[in-house]
Amino acid sequence: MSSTSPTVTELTPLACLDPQNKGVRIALIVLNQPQSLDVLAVLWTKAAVLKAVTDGGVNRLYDATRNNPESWIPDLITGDFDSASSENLQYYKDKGSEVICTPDQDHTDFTKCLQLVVQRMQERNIQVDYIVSVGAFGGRMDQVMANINTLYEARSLTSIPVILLDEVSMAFLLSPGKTLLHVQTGGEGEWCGLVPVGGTCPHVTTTGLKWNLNDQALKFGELISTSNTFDQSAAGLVTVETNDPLLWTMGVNVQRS
Ligand SMILES: Cc1ncc(C[n+]2csc(CCOP(=O)(O)OP(=O)(O)O)c2C)c(N)n1
Ligand SMILES: O=c1ccn([C@@H]2O[C@H](COP(=O)(O)O)[C@@H](O)[C@H]2O)c(=O)[nH]1
Repeated sequence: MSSTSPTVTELTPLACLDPQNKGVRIALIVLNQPQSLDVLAVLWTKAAVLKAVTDGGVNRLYDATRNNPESWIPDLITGDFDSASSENLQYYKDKGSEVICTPDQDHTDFTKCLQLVVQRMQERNIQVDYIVSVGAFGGRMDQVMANINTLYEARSLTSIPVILLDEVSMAFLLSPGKTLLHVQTGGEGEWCGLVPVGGTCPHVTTTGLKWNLNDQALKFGELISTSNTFDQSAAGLVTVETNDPLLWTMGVNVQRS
């Protein structure tokens, strides 16, 4: 993340999926949903400097990489361990993964894993541009909502943007202020959306979209911006100004190298 001026945050949300990685560094968190080897391969081998897996994510990682699991050993495995198979946990432990039990039942395994990832980065002085969690959509609706809630919780844990990702979609939380998004890595799908999931966003202004907003309110039950798309004349640049945190989401097209 960099800033073009004190008030504009500049981000390339899908820089981490570019097979020609241009120096982007991420911390990766694998969640308990089926994993795409294409997505994992780009993130794991080209961008991830810290790799974490939470609970049943170990089964998903093992399944996705079963032809060559020894090349996919995470740095950190966390969770309350009601989903990870003991064989898979033992496999990664034997190969050197740090395994930490997080039994607290007031936060999800994802939130607790994120806390530990942030802690490890601070302890080891690891700098990353993004924290990317894969397997964040699909599966249980309560878990999808909890994953989005983790984005809100993350605001008090780290200033590093936290991205939810799968093979089809990505989402992250825009902070109050103005954000300049680069959406021309080649990995973006056609659709995008601005979803005021955490509460009404009374003042939203955008550029670079087909359906722009001009100091308008986004509110469930009234207006939310879904099935939006990019203005092709905007050179892959989108700006969003909001006074309140606002969920940005867009399609993903995995590029194979
Ligand atoms: C008000 C309230 N509702 C629900 C819960 C229950 N709860 C919230 S987070 C959490 C842990 C979830 O763990 P995770 O491994 O992420 O999900 P699981 O697959 O076990 O459902 C639990 C049990 C709670 N503590 N408080
Ligand atoms: O349907 C689902 C199930 C899980 N997740 C995410 O994975 C972690 C770990 O899940 P466990 O069930 O504890 O193995 C969970 O905290 C969620 O973030 C999901 O997104 N959808």
